[in-house]
Amino acid sequence: MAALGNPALWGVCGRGWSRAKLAGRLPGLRSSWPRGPVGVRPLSQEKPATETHFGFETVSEQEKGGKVYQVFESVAKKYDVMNDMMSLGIHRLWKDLLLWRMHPLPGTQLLDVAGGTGDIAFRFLKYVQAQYKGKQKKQLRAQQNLSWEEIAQKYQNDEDPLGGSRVMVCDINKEMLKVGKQKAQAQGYKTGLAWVLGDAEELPFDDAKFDVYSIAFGIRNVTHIDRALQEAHRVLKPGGRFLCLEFSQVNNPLISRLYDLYSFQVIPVLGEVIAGDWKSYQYLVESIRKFPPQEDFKEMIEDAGFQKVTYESLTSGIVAIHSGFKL
Ligand SMILES: COc1cc(O)cc(C/C=C(\C)CC/C=C(\C)CC/C=C(\C)CC/C=C(\C)CC/C=C(\C)CC/C=C(\C)CC/C=C(\C)CC/C=C(\C)CC/C=C(\C)CCC=C(C)C)c1O
Ligand SMILES: C[S@@+](CC[C@H](N)C(=O)[O-])C[C@H]1O[C@@H](n2cnc3c(N)ncnc32)[C@H](O)[C@@H]1O
Repeated sequence: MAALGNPALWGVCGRGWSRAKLAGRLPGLRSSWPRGPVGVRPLSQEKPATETHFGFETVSEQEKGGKVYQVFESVAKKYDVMNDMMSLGIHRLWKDLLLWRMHPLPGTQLLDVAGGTGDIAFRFLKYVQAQYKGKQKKQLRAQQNLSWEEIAQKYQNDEDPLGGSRVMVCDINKEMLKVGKQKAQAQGYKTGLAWVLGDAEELPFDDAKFDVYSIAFGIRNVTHIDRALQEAHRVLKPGGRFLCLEFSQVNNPLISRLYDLYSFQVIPVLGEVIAGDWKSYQYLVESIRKFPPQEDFKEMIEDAGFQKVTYESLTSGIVAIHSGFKL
């Protein structure tokens, strides 16, 4: 895909994406972006603000994006360490499992939305590289009578160890992307990876561009989940797959009690002690309770046009992986 292959196009790009659109979603830009007279509505005709939730708080839809932005701007630097501490590393297993379910083959073009600090993207690159190496080894083993020079040459000629696979990380938050890019550099991920600032509700990509769309712990934060799902459907190629890892509904009453206790009594305290940020971690646990349970979310995915929608509950339903296809 041209946009993925050409680093010059790896900025904010694509379909109708503009600073003006971003301005509506990012708090800093919203107030400063000038509006022409055409957009001005007389006070008496002000459209009533539609309400939504930000955790357990009721806010207007216009406010929510800015509040979510502030949460991730505030936690970005401590985000990774917080996740390991809060989950005792379990989030890594959930993310690994997402990759096993995705099972990307060499050549896969992945869009990881709300990709934050790159956890899914890095796993994807590791996975496709391992797949490609495995395939190459198999081929070499099948060619019994190659000399060692021929074998060495085959390894050296290997221009693209990803076999053409690419991942595009898209996130609305500059600070999260900044941490992700620093991690990529520190961990030596150079090729096959691009970072784009963009909104899940209005993706800056043309139609039918990607083989797989993933979103991990992201969709819960989006103001209009239905719009994000429609966008996922739009940017996938026919035959493409949607995969979502998200907190869900615990299905065991005893675990549910313990889980609530841990969530409300421990998580915000950890947030305060480690990240100096109680409120963001209170938002995390509250937003989990506001997210639809497995079956309801499955229906929402179907409503967006996906087919063969299934889900798998993990760790007693603390999280679930939903999958659907654009057919
Ligand atoms: C601002 O927004 C965000 C910020 C972020 O940093 C991250 C996210 C998005 C989230 C991720 C990327 C995933 C990683 C983050 C988490 C998993 C944190 C969220 C955690 C919960 C909602 C609670 C559930 C956590 C887990 C199941 C992970 C494992 C944790 C434990 C087993 C807890 C063990 C802890 C202790 C023993 C310490 C002592 C605790 C106490 C004294 C309090 C009482 C403890 C209990 C009653 C035991 C806790 C029991 C459970 C949690 C249920 C266990 C369930 C099973 C074993 C099946 C983001 O949006
Ligand atoms: C909990 S983090 C998940 C990061 C990463 N996917 C992971 O699993 O570690 C949620 C991410 O969603 C992003 N986000 C929130 N609303 C968004 C939106 N409307 N469009 C794109 N990204 C969004 C946040 O900026 C944040 O980076």
